[in-house]
Parts: sequence; structure tokens; C-alpha cells
Amino acid sequence: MKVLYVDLGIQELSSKMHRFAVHVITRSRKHPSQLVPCEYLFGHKDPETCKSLVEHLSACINNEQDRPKNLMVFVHPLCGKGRGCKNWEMVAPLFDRANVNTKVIITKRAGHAYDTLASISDKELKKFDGVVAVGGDGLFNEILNGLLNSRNKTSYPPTPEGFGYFGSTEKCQGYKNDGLNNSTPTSEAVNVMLPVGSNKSDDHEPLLSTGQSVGLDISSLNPNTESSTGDQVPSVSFPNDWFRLGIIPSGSTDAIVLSTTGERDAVTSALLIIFGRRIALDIAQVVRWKSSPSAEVLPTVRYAASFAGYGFYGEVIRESENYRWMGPARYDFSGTMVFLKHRSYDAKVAFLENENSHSLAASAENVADEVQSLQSRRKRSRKTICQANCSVCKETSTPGQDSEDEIPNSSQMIHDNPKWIWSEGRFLSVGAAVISCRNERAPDGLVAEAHLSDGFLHLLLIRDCPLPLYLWHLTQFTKKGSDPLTFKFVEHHKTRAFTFISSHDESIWNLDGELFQACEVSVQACRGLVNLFASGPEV
Ligand SMILES: Nc1ncnc2c1ncn2[C@@H]1O[C@H](COP(=O)(O)OP(=O)(O)OP(=O)(O)O)[C@@H](O)[C@H]1O
Repeated sequence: MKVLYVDLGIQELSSKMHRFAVHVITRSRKHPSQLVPCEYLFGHKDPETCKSLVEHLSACINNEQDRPKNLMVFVHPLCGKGRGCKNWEMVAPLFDRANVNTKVIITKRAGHAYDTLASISDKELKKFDGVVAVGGDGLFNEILNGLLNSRNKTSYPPTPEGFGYFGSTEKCQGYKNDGLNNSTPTSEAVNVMLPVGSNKSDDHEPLLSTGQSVGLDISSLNPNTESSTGDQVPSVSFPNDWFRLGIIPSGSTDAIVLSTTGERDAVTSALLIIFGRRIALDIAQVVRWKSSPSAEVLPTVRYAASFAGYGFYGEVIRESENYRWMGPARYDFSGTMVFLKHRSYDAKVAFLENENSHSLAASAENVADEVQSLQSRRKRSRKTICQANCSVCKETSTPGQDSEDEIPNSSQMIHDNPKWIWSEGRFLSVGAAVISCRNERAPDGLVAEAHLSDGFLHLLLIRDCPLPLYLWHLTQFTKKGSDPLTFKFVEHHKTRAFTFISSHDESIWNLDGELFQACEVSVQACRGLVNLFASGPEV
């Protein structure tokens, strides 16, 4: 049993007793993945004995190195059904009692958290043990992008032979291209790749800096403070061991929390943060080369923690923007609208072959024998589900675990002779799940066997097919234990990187639920790029 904090309220229990309270956490009987605080009262005749016991317990708590001491907390007041502030008010006393200092920022607009973290100096950032989002996947995505914006030095994703613009335009001459087609930005090129203010905004992205004040009263947010003091502060880079991200789920889907803790509960997440739990999380690095077929080549980097999807997935988010007034119900409504439109898109996808895992390839023709095909495919390899202390994540992350000193290079992550496999045709959607993406509508997630930190993406290519079959496929996601990826028109590839090219004018991606206009992208999994205050899904 873990001690949360102790209270020395030496009060008389009876005329001869003094007491103190020990606050611990326990698991809920109904939902074992849910943590609940509870209190034990102890009494003793001698107040000094009580005091020394309390001091001893407090010293033990202080010795727990993993517990955070200072956290920056962003609260999105409008997320979900406006639950952000209420949820924070509910869990804030736990942080106080456990002596965790919090710098709370209530976001005033989309992009507020991004701007704050992209502009904060490394010296200031180092004062915090982590950043917590009280919101949904969208706020977390902003925080992730703000942090990684200039601090992730991973080179661009590898791309297949024949893809790339290097040297073809003046803007990109700064990019060198090694044998693997790893597009590594040179120092001149970094200005080109950074997202803030560098885009011609033909999309509606909250991550574009508005130039407004970040509304923070942290005086030293100004990066100049570092140089003025003359302090040599080592820069913050990712991955690193100390900094962690947390989420107190308050959004409309909370797929990241559900996939990483197994529970959508503000108190459980707060307790995992206070206890300083740690788990490595893969992040998808998405590089947009072109926003539309006629646009200039202008590489722009974004990061996604859960999912990057095109076609159906992008359209649903775009459509849902028209129905914001409906609240979270707008996703069901716009999902139905987009489904009925049944749009498909010509696209080419190339992905890196992964020798050790299955790929279920669909053929563009003949989806008529679907029932038979579905049943026979049910026998495919058994899934290893990612859980707390997952052996798959440990196995794959230990040997080459990238540290602060060792900047991961995508070429290191990919075996010596990478083989690119092309898939071309009309797709209803193209998606890449970094984690399982569990949510209330899809209890097993989009990809039940996805792991939190195995360094892989699960690429889902959904080819055009008759509407009823597509509906059948989609409804499978809602049933626990079903296998929505065994249809013949579904390709499922476990891969480390892929490249996507479409010639559609309005090509929209959905990155963790946020819109990103892009018709040509390259994507890679960055293994364990960030750490999360979580222990893995208790499922
Ligand atoms: N104060 C704010 N006002 C408006 N938008 C904000 C504010 N703070 C954050 N945002 C933006 O709102 C979007 C959604 O946030 P979040 O995911 O936390 O909530 P949600 O309710 O789950 O989201 P959605 O509205 O997308 O369903 C994000 O893009 C985030 O950047």
C-alpha cells in the first residue's frame, strides 16, 4: 500500500489518545484500474510518539525520488463539457497535501499552451518536473508539440527512393539526403522546418502562433534571461529521463489516458502523477512536405501521441467543426454524415517492411467473399496486449533506449536494408495508430495489440469497398474482443515509418483529433520520445 501523505492533526481522540492520519491509495473494488485515496487513523497516548511516526513517514515520502515537486499545469476550461476547471478543483487539494507545487495556467485560447511551451526558456523549463494537461487529447497534443517544437533533434523520417524534394526547390536545398533518403535538416534549414509562424496558413491550426501574449506571469519565460545571467544551462532535449507529461482526463474522448492507464478518471490520473509513475511513450513525427498539390514544398513538423489519420478520420474532424454547439455529440453526428458521403481518395503509401511481424494485405479487387475471408483470418496470430510492466515495451526499449546524450537518428532505428512496400489505390481512410487508441466507443481501441513504446506504428489502409461492408468494419470497433482489421479491404501493417502522397486539394489529416492540412507526408515512430506519468494500461 502506497502512502500518499500523512496528517499530524494531533487531536484528542478520547481523553487519553492522540491521533494522526495516514492517507494511502487503494484500488477500487468495482474497477480495479481505478485508484482511490483512503485514510487510516492511528492513535497513541503519547503525542511525541505520534509526531515521530509522522516525521518518519514524511521522511520516507520525501525520499521517493520519482515524485514530482514542481509541475506546470494547463487547464482547458472549455474541454469536454466544460469539465476542465471542475476536474482541476477536485484534484488540486491532492497535489497540495502531497506537497507538489503547481503553476496553474488556465488556457485562454487554442494555441496558448503551445506558445507557452515553445517560448519558455530551457532554464525555466528545468524548474519543472513535468507538464500536466487538464483537458483532452487536443490540449495534450498542443503541449507535446510546444515541448518538442525545437527540442527534439530526431532527423526527419526516412522516405522511399523516388520521394523527396531535396535540391528541387531553393527552400529545401538546405536538406541533405543520405543513402536511406533520411532527410536531415541542416542548421539553415531548421528555420524552414519549425512550425511556428513559418507556415503560410492555408489550414486552421491552433498550433500556429498568434503572437498574443502567453498570459503567464513566470517572469523568466523570456529566453533572453539565460544569456543575461551568463548561466550555461544545458539545453533540454528529448528523450530524457527526468521530464514527464501528465493528463488529467477532461476531454471528449481521452484516448491517450484510456490507452495508457486503462481508466478515464481524474483522481486516478492525479494519483499516478503525484506518485511519479513513469512510462515511455512512442510519438509519431509527422512531416508535411506539401499542404496541397499546388502548394510550395515547405516541410513542417508535427507530433502525435495517439493517432494520425487521413480520409474518413480527417473529414470527421473537419465536418465536426461546423457543429461545435452540439458538444461531444458532434463527433457521432459528423461521423454519420461523412460515412454516408462515402468518399474515397486516390493515394500512394509506401511503408517500411517489418520482418518480424504480420501484415494483412488487402487486394483492391473482389471484396465479395468477405464473410469467409473474415472467419478464416480470425485465426491469425494471437495478440499481445500492452499492459503495465509490458514485456514487449521493455524488451524493445531497453537495448537501444535513446538517452539525452544519444540523439536518435531514424537511420539507426531502421534495420540495415530497409525494404519499402508500396500500396496504391483508392482509400476510404489511411491511419497510423501509435497506441491502441482505446475510447468509450472502441473499447479495444483502433488497434488492440498496439504497444506504448515498442517503436512501431500500426498503419491501417482501408480500401474503397461497398458501404455496408464499411459499416460492418466500423461497427466491429464498438465490440470488445472483435477484430475489425481482418476484413479483406483492410491492410494492417506494423511499421516504423511510412510516406503518403495524395493529389487531393483538400487533404486533411487528423493528428490526435486536431486538423492538419497535408497532401504529402512522411511519418515515423520515435521510440520512447517522451515519458508519461502513468504505469501502462491496467486491462
Ligand atoms: N481556452 C481555450 N479556448 C478554446 N480552445 C482551446 C482553449 N484551450 C485549448 N483549446 C483548444 O481546444 C482544442 C480541444 O481541446 P481538448 O482536446 O483539450 O478538449 P476536447 O473537448 O476533448 O476537444 P474537442 O473540442 O476537440 O472534442 C485543442 O485544440 C486546444 O488547443
